Amino acid sequence: MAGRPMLETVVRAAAAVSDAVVTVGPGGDTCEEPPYSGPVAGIAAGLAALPERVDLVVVVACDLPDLDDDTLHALVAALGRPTAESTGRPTAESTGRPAAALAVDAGGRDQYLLAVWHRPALAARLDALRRFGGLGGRPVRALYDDEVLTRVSVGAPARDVDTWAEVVASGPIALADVRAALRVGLVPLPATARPPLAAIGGVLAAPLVAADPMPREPVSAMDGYALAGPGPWRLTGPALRAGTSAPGGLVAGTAAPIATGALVPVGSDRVLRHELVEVTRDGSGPAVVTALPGAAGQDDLRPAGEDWAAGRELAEAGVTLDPALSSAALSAGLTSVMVRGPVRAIVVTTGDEVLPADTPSPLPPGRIRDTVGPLLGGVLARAGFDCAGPPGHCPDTIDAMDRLISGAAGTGAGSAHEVGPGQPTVDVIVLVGATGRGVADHLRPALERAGATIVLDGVRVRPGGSQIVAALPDGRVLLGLPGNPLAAVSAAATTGRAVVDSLTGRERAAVLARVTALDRLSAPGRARILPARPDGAGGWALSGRVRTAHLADLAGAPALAVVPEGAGADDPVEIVDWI
Ligand SMILES: Nc1nc2c(c(=O)[nH]1)N[C@H]1C(S)=C(S)[C@@H](COP(=O)(O)OP(=O)(O)OC[C@H]3O[C@@H](n4cnc5c(N)ncnc54)[C@H](O)[C@@H]3O)O[C@H]1N2
Ligand code: MOO
Repeated sequence: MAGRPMLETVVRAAAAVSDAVVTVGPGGDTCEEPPYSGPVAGIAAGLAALPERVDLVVVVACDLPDLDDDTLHALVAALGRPTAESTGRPTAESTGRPAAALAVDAGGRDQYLLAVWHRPALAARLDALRRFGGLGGRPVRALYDDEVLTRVSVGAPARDVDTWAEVVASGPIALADVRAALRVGLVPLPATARPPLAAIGGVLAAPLVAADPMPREPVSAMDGYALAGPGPWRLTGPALRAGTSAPGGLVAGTAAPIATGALVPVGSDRVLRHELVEVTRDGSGPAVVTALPGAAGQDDLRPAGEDWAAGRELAEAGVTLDPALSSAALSAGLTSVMVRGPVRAIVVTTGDEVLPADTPSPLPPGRIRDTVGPLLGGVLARAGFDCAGPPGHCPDTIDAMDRLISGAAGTGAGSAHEVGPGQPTVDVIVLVGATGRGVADHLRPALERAGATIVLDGVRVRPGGSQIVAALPDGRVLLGLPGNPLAAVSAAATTGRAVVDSLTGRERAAVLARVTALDRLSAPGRARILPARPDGAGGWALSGRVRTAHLADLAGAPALAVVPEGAGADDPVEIVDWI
């Protein structure tokens, strides 16, 4: 959340009130014993890991996306105040001094995993629980029963989220969380075995392992002479050509002309290109091949397996099968590879005002040409999609949207600028527009009627904030791009890539760059996507002001820069090619 993992938010807030912060759990600074044995065991492990000098212990869950320093300061301050505010039930052991300050959320509920404890009280409480039933599997509430507490209403910062569905339903998510939301909400495409050339654009579902060594047999790397034993060599025939099998053997002291790619004959232990030898003919005797001085240490024989042995892993799962890797798979003797994808997509525009791009002037009042649909195929291809056909169009009617979402309208499109029936099925429908909540926006209700699962509904980014991703009941995915052309391109290039990654398991390294004075371009509370142009000095120049209703501000900018929300001057930005 807020552009960073929730744990980071919580750790930042904790670090603002103490220099001793311990994260607990598998992968944390310490871990409950045994792992996953519950929050009370986790708190005990965290307490044991804290330095002795610590006398106030902040207990905080990792799933509080809105937690801030002020909330923790308020809890600490409340614990230091006299007992007048204490609302817990005094017990025989208690002296009336509160053991802990406990946060109360906006709904008036105790938030047991947001509290500040006096260390001795917490240690004593854990000891008591340890003696009576143990810590494992205990509800965290057990810590607080019978303690004198100071309750502090902290409101929104106590909100916790347990599932991505809760995160998504609670409002626009941070751009940095889009990948996680998609990973959780989208089911990867099935892996299929395909011939290497037909699989280009797919993502390896299993490592690519060579069936054959490269080269498969010893061959010549150059046009020249196959040689046997030490020279000079008596020239014998016939010439060895590529593509012929089982050449006869060469005996020591002889040479045979050989072409690039031809099998090296048995008995030959070296090949020299013709530039490195001299061929002399002495009267009527056989020609003699002599190595020139430059041939010392040279050998143009490619032994079998010189480049790789059979069984060598040429690429890991998650790598995109690009044309080069497809070719390498063929070199390695593979007749099929296991891939997910390519992810087939179709673009469908919406909006009754939108006419085909080639509509002649004059346009009727209020109508505009489609200035983005026909371009999105290229943007989506850059993002990793295989885009089928020209864009279709879905009229602004409830019925048309229902038919599109249910699959009744097909998902392909013809030049008629309408989604036609009987079109090939696709994996993803990329819809342009209708993501808002206006009078003509029928997408959300249609998704609801169809029983689609909303995977992402709004992202804290500008442009493109209203984007939607939904998993349709028939297995297709809907990627809803905001209608403003620049917003549509931005979301297609960024979220589009993330959709391909989630559906295919694609692993990609982000291209990161540093940009001068980034803090002047960043905004609090939401990420920005800005046109980026090469600055001629190896860096990128970003345009800070963009209008979203057209693509004019993107002209000459081959990339988009993703500026994280509240980015500092030196934070890296991700550079995404959009074209
Ligand atoms: N009350 C609010 N209204 C709007 C908000 C908001 O936050 N609150 N956000 C605005 C932004 S930003 C965008 S982006 C849009 C997203 O809404 P939709 O996805 O429903 O987009 P539409 O309303 O369908 O279209 C928006 C705009 O883009 C033009 N458009 C649509 N398709 C095309 C196309 N293929 N070629 C050219 N232009 C297109 C359309 O005519 C509209 O002018 O919502 C805002 N409203
Ligand atoms: O999605 Mo709109 O900007 O963000 O034009």
